[in-house]
Amino acid sequence: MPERLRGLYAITDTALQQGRLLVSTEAALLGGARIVQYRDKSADHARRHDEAGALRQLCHRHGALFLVNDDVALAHAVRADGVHLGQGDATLRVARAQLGAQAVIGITCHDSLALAQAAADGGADYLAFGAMFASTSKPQARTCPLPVLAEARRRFALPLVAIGGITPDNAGQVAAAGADALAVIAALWQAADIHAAAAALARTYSPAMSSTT
Ligand SMILES: Cc1ncc(COP(=O)(O)OP(=O)(O)O)c(N)n1
Ligand SMILES: Cc1ncsc1CCOP(=O)(O)O
Ligand SMILES: [Mg+2]
Repeated sequence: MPERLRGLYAITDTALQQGRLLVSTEAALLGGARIVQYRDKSADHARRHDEAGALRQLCHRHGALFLVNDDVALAHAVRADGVHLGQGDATLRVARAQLGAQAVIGITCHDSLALAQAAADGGADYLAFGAMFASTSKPQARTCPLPVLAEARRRFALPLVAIGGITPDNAGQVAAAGADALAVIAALWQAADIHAAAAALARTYSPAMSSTT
């Protein structure tokens, strides 16, 4: 399993991180986040381009992977490490053609092993399952039972990312079911101490050394 797709996967939230996108993301990186996804649904292309470019630089300074949600063209424009695509976004084939063989392309599989098989067959670099628990960031998301994640672990050699309602309290059971990475929004950006929250989540994978100061 590639080490670069393991551990805490922080997903940005423009509203929750308002005005502090870089500072709060850096706190998560210092706490141990290894992957960052820029997720911004606005139509402000200039701001999105500037923020994504700045986050790429920040992530690379911290040795973390930088991915863009939804937008293949933006990922290409800012030379992101890759893109995360849902079932309603651009296809894996189109993204691969635009971003190249080295790009990391993750695919949302919800709670479906059939979607996961299709993504694996299509050359996805990781498979994302969730929502594992109720999510305030995406309340309408369908729940993925832990046994589905565990079955995916048995079937697929690809990295598995779990998302949705993940907190330091439930992270252990998600990792035990087979997740290689934990994708988190609210439990990071709503925490009183983002660095501490990131360290607590990252500790799920490396209990001995999860954070730098
Ligand atoms: C790591 C990860 N997993 C799942 C998602 C959800 O993607 P999608 O289904 O396209 O929904 P939106 O995030 O675009 O609302 C994700 N972003 N990241
Ligand atoms: C984008 C997305 N897809 C399924 S749940 C979710 C939101 C995850 O955010 P949180 O960690 O706050 O539940
Ligand atoms: Mg999407």
